[in-house]
Amino acid sequence: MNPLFEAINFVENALYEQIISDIGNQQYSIIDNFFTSEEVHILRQTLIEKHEEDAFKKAAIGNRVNETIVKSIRGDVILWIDERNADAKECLFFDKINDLVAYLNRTCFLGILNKEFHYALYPKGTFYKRHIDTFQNDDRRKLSFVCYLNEDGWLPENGGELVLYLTEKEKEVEKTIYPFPGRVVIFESQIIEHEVKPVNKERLSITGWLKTR
Ligand SMILES: O=C(O)CCC(=O)C(=O)O
Ligand SMILES: [Fe+2]
Repeated sequence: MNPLFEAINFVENALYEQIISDIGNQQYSIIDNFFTSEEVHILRQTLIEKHEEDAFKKAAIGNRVNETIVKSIRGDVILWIDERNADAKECLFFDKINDLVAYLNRTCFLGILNKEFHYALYPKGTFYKRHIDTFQNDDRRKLSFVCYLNEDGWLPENGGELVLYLTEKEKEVEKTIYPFPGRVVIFESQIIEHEVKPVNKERLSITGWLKTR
């Protein structure tokens, strides 16, 4: 172990170190099995229950000050999660997120002081066109975080790939990521354009942002 880490009684976490080095090198990180299949199951059930309660509303483009619904751009329905009122199942989610955030703040000086998360459900036939996750009037989002809650055995032909548009040697390259259950994708909100390809089967996730304020 690095002697400096030892001196401040710090336990290095190999997974988090991988995430940090991925983001440093390529501006994104893909983590399979960040959530176990049991955790995915619990969170998926919670999402489905809330959806059935009709708590979701049509996802809006823009932030809460400036909301408009444009189905030609995105077709998912979302429900914001209030951490202060999180139930036991949602705490399972936030415990993992908060552990990661504490590590990032301790090791990377990212200054993540705030976060926001929502459930998202993409009905069959919907998509989210190419976009960037920061608003014109708000640049507090630093890292975007998506966690997929689909059922085991999700197939590539179900569609709904997340495509990141990256720049390599001054050329644009596409990185296609399948929304496999338990998989988490983290990327730089202010840099990486991305889109969700049309889904052929209902697609479930939690999406969020780690923010500076
Ligand atoms: O679900 C995904 O893979 C990405 C969603 C997204 O880009 C967003 O909600 O801003
Ligand atoms: Fe996005």
